[in-house]
Amino acid sequence: MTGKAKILIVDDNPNNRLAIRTILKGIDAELYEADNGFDALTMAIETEYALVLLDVQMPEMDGYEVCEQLRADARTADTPVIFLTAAYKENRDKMRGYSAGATDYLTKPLDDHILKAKVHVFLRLYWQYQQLQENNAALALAASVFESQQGIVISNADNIIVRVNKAFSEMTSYSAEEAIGKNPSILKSGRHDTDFYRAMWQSIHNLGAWQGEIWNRRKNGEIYPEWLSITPVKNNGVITHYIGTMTDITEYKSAEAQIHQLAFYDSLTGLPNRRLLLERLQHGIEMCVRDNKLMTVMMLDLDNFKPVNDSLGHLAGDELLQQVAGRLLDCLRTADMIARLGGDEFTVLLENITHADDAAHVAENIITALSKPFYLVLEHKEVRIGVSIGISVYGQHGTTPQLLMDHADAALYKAKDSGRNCFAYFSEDLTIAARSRIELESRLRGVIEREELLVYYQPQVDIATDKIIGAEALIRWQQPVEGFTSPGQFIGFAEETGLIDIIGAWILREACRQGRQWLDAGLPPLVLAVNVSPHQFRHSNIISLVADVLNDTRFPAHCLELELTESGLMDNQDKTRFILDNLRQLGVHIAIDDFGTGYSSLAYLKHFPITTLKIDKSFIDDIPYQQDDMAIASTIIAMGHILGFKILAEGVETPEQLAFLLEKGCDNYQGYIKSKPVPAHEFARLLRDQQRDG
Ligand SMILES: Nc1nc2c(ncn2[C@@H]2O[C@H](COP(=O)(O)O[C@H]3[C@@H](O)[C@H](n4cnc5c(=O)[nH]c(N)nc54)O[C@@H]3COP(=O)(O)O)[C@@H](O)[C@H]2O)c(=O)[nH]1
Repeated sequence: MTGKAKILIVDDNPNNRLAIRTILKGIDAELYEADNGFDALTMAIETEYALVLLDVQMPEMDGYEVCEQLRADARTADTPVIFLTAAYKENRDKMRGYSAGATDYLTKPLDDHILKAKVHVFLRLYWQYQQLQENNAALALAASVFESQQGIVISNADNIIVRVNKAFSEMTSYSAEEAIGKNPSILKSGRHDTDFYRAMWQSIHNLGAWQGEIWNRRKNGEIYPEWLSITPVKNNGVITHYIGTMTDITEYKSAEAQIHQLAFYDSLTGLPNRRLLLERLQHGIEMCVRDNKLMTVMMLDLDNFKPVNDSLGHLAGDELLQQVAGRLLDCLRTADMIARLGGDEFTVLLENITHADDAAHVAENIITALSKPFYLVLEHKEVRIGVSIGISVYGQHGTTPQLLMDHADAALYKAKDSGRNCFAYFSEDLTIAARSRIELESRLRGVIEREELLVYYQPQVDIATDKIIGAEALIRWQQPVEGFTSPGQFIGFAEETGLIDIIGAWILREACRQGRQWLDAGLPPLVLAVNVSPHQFRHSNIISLVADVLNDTRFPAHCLELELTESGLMDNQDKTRFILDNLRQLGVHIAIDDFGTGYSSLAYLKHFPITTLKIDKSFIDDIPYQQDDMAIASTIIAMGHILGFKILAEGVETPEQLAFLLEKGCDNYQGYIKSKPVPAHEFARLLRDQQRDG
C-alpha cells in the first residue's frame, strides 16, 4: 500500500469548504475540493477517494443526485459518502439520503471532534479495505502460480505430502488423494543410491535448497528424468514444510541425446564421427602422458569399394558400409574406438595396449574379417572388398592428434603402395617387426598338428658321483623350410600370446611318454625336469593337466620335476601355494629355475613346497674369475641347504666351475661339460653307456 488516502470535499460554499479543511488540518490524507455536483462526479470517477464529504444543498445538482450517480457507477459505487446537512432537516430527509446511498450523516454546523473522529474511522476502513484487496490479489497470484506447468509437491516437516498440484498429478499419475499422506519416496526409481539422497538432504538442510536431475518413477512404473528443486519453508527458524517443484525433462533429454547423436555420430553407420574421434584421441593422449601407456591410431581405407558403389548404386554402397561397420566392431574390444570419417574411410583407436605391434594383430583380424564376401540384401548380390590400414603409434610417430592422424594416413598410403589389403606402420622397422611376428604366430599356431616340435634332453648330473640322475626336457622347433628355430626366438612370444599353454602341455606329455618308454626299456629310473612357463602356471589348470598326463602315460610322479621361474610364483601367494601343494601331493618335484636372477628371496620361497633350486648360468659363467658370482653361488648353496633344498648349478662348462661347485657342496649340475641337450635316442645312448660302465 503506497501513497496517501484522498478525501473529496463537495460544497458550493467556499467558507464551508475552508471550515472543513481547517478542522481536518493535520489528518493523514490529501484533501480535494469541488464546488458543484458535476465536478465532484468527474473527479470521483478519475481518482479513487477514501471518502467523499458531500453537501446536500447545492444548486443545479444537489447532494442526493450526486450520491445516486456515484452509486450507479461501478467505479464509485463503494466510495463512502458522508452527507453534510443542516441540523433542522427532517428525519425523512436523512432517509432519502440513505436511500440515495449515503454511508453516514453529519449535521451543520459541524462538530470538529465528530467530523475528525468519523473521518479517522473511514480512513482506517479505507486502508483495511486496501489491505484486503492486496491480500486477495496475492492469494489469487499464489493460486495461479501453484497451478503452474511445473509439478509442485508440499510436504510437512516429517516429509509427508500435504499438497500437490495438478501438474504433479499429471506428471506422476498420482492423484492428490493418492499422494497426500504419503512420503515423496513413492516416486523413487531405484536408480540412485543412498549417498545420492544423503547429499540431497544435506544440501537442503545446510545450504537451504537442493536442485538437480533425478530419475523418478510414475505410478505405472515408468521411470522418467525430472529436474527437481526442493526448498524448506521455515517459521521462526524451524522447518515447517518442504516445497518440491519438478519438471519432466524426458523430451529435453531425448532432444539432447538426438543433438549429441547428430553432432558426434555418423548417421549411416551409427559409428562415432571425426569430431568424437578427435576428442577421444586428445583424451587418449592425456592418458598416455599420465599413465605412460601406449596408443595407436589406425587409418582404414576400403579397397574396391568405389567400383561396388559405382556399379550397384549408392543404396548398395550404404548397405555395404553398414555391414563393414558391423564387422569392424566385431574385431574390436569394447574399450577400442572405431569412427567413420566419411566415404569408405574409417579410423580405429586402440588405447591402453601393451606393445606397438598389438595393433598389427588387430589389423590382421580386420583384414581377415573384411576379406570374407558380403551379401547385399537389396541387390541380392555377393561382393568382395579389402582394406588397407595405416598405423601410427603415440610417442614414436607423434604426440598430437593431428600428427598421429597424418602419420597414420601416410602409413595407409604405404600399405596401398605395397599391394593393398595389408597394414603398414608409419615407420618401416615396426612394419617389418610386426609382420614377422604375425607370420611367426601363424606358423606357431599349427606347430603341433604339423609335428614340427621335438624334445631334446640335457643330462642332469650328480656332482659327487658324476652319474646322470635326470634330464631337463627342452623344446626344439624344426621347420621344413626355415629350418631350426631356437626356443629363445619363440618361447617368449608363445608366452605373450598364450600359445605356450598348448606347447607346454605337449612337451609335458611327450617327456612323460618318453620317460615311461625308457623305464619300460629297462633304463635306470631318473628325474625328468619339464619347464612350466608363468602363463601356463597362472592360466591353465596345471594341476589336472599334470594328473592326467601322469595317469595317461603311467610315468611315476616322483620321476617328474616341474621347473618354475620365481616371477611365475610371485603373482598371488595363496593361489601359488594351493597349486604347489596339490602338485606336491601328486608326488612331483618342484624346482625353481634361473634362481638368483629374479626376486631371489629364500625367505619367501621357504613358504612353498619346493624341492630344488637351480642356480642361474650367469653366476656360473665367470667362476673362478668373478668373486661376486662365486660368493653368490656359494651363499645360495649354503642357504638353500639350510632350508632343505637340493641345489643344481646350470650351464657348467669348465672343470674349474665343476671343482668349485663340488667344493661348495652343490648337489647336481647341468651343462655342456657333460652334454648339450640331445635328441631322445642320443640321451638313451648316454644312459646305456653309463649303465654299461657301471
Ligand atoms: N616354457 C618352456 N621354456 C622352454 C622350453 N624349452 C626351452 N625353454 C626355454 O627356452 C630358453 C632357451 O632354451 P635352450 O635354448 O634349450 O637353452 C637351454 C640349454 O640349452 C642351455 N644350456 C644348458 N647348459 C648350457 C651350457 O653349459 N652352456 C650354454 N651356453 N647353454 C646351456 O640353457 C637353457 C636351459 O635353460 P633353463 O630352462 O633355464 O634351465 C630357456 O630359458 C629355456 O628355459 C619348454 O619346453 N618350455
